[in-house]
Amino acid sequence: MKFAVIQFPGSNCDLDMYHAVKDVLGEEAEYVWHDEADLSGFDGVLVPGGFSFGDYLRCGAIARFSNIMKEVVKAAEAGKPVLGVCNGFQVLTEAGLLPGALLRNRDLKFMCRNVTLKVENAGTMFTAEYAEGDELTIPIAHGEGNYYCDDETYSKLKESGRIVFTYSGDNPNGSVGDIAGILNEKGNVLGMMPHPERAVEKLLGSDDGLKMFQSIVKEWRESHANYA
Ligand SMILES: NC(=O)CC[C@H](N)C(=O)O
Repeated sequence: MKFAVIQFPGSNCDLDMYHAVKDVLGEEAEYVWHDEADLSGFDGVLVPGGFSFGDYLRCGAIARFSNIMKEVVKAAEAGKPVLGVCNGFQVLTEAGLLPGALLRNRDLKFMCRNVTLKVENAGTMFTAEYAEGDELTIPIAHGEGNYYCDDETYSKLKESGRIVFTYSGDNPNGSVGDIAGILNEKGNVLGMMPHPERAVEKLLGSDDGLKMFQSIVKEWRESHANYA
């Protein structure tokens, strides 16, 4: 499986993302600069974290106008897996691929530490290798991770199993319904604030994020199997 790792000026989790899929998972990966205009050769798209365009205006608000975003939208429409982590999640909400918005953290501070995530839905292409209710240790590193959506959107997300991860016990940023990660309607675009790519080796303190990448690859292999 071949992944595109999108790079904006100010991205800083792109190398971690690349390392996770290329070195740890052993899949193909390539960096794609935000100005490029073609993702047709890729099977999956990873929008990593960081401070794209210096977080000016709002996190992700400028990045979403980058050339490559038209291609990211196309990839999403084609059903390819698209994963946005942290700033990537912010970019995907700004681009309208996911509902809601990421506001300043409740305590107005940048937070950088491990949190406990609960797997709310293990029936997605991103979480099939987990079990429902699994608790994962995954780091956060953000100033604007306070997920907000209106009541109607929240009910829709909840009823349709699109709340994939919640913060267990301790909600670090004030997110509505303790939301840490959500899915689009079709089920192929996931945005989450915590960083699974920084939790793929025991050496890093946790490898609880690895199953997310393994889930994506397994699902892709199964749907592209050629028994001819
Ligand atoms: N690590 C990140 O992607 C940070 C995202 C964004 N710059 C914020 O502070 O919220």
